[in-house]
Amino acid sequence: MAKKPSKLKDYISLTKPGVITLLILTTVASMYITPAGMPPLQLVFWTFVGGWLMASGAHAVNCWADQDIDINMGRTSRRPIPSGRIPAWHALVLGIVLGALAFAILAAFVNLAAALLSLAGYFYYVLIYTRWLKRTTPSNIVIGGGAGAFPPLVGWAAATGGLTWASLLLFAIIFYWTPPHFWALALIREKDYARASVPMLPVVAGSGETKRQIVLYTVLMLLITILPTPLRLFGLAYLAMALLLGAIFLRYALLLWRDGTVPAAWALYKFSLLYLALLWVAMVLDRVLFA
Ligand code: HEM
Ligand SMILES: CC(C)=CCC/C(C)=C/CC/C(C)=C/COP(=O)(O)OP(=O)(O)O
Repeated sequence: MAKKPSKLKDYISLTKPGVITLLILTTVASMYITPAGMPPLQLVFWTFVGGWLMASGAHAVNCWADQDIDINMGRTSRRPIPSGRIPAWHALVLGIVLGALAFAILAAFVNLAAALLSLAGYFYYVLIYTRWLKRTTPSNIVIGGGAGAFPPLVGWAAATGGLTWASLLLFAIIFYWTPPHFWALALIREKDYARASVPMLPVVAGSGETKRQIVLYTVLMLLITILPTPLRLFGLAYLAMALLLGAIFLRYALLLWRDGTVPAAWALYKFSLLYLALLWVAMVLDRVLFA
């Protein structure tokens, strides 16, 4: 029999720390590529803490709001709430407290713009994606994916006090990245979503259409990742990395479209995570080494 996780581990798992690691990487890395130059370490520290807590709070509320869905899916049924180890209202209270604490930290030690943008990401995820779109439309991921695109805006605003067209380009990259990232996993977990009556694209439109749309969004994402260089945000080193990473991403998407196997979907899902991390690393390297 599997060992029961400790209470602390259970509470931490409500906040989905794996996902937050990548959200925070895009937040902090975005602080290093603004016209303001190198951010002070103290500012990076507080943005990291505030951003981490805000995303933790959002995920905890998501675990409370999705308890009826999570209990019906194999992937999520062993989480602390569906398995009865933590009362659902604990997740709600934890999520609200963490969100409020994060807002206070960002407003006090970073700036109001970063605090408000982070709070907007929290509400976008909790209300627009989780409570509304996830349960009602197969476009849930496309529109709801906007939530996950807020972290670079938070980082940019933390470093500069506001937003520019360049920060919106960073938003757009994650916006177009999200559908291939998630639909690869949704293809593998299609039966789970059907059982829980969640209208994910593979359930509603079938796997063929989902694979076609994965390729479409991958191409759009690749095109958008090229734009920063002609728009003089980054140089040729970034462009070379963006093209290389984008070509690998597209190859995985095309292989999935052609073969349609579960291993092909896993490969795309896993590479999507590495891709986003490396793309933001490429942005920072381009700025720091080649500016
Ligand atoms: C609405 C948009 C998104 C949806 C619906 C989504 C959905 C998912 C799902 C269902 C998983 C599997 C989690 C699990 O097995 O417990 C996952 C994993 C992951 N996602 Fe996303 N995702 C989205 C956006 C993002 C964004 C914007 C990021 C980061 C920038 C991200 C980073 C990750 C990471 C790092 C994992 C692996 C987590 C782990 O293995 O611990 N996701 N995503
Ligand atoms: C600035 C800021 C705080 C932004 C918030 C961004 C945020 C929390 C994005 C999370 C995206 C995500 C992992 C969605 C999965 O939800 P799901 O309910 O489909 O996944 P599940 O089935 O694994 O629960």
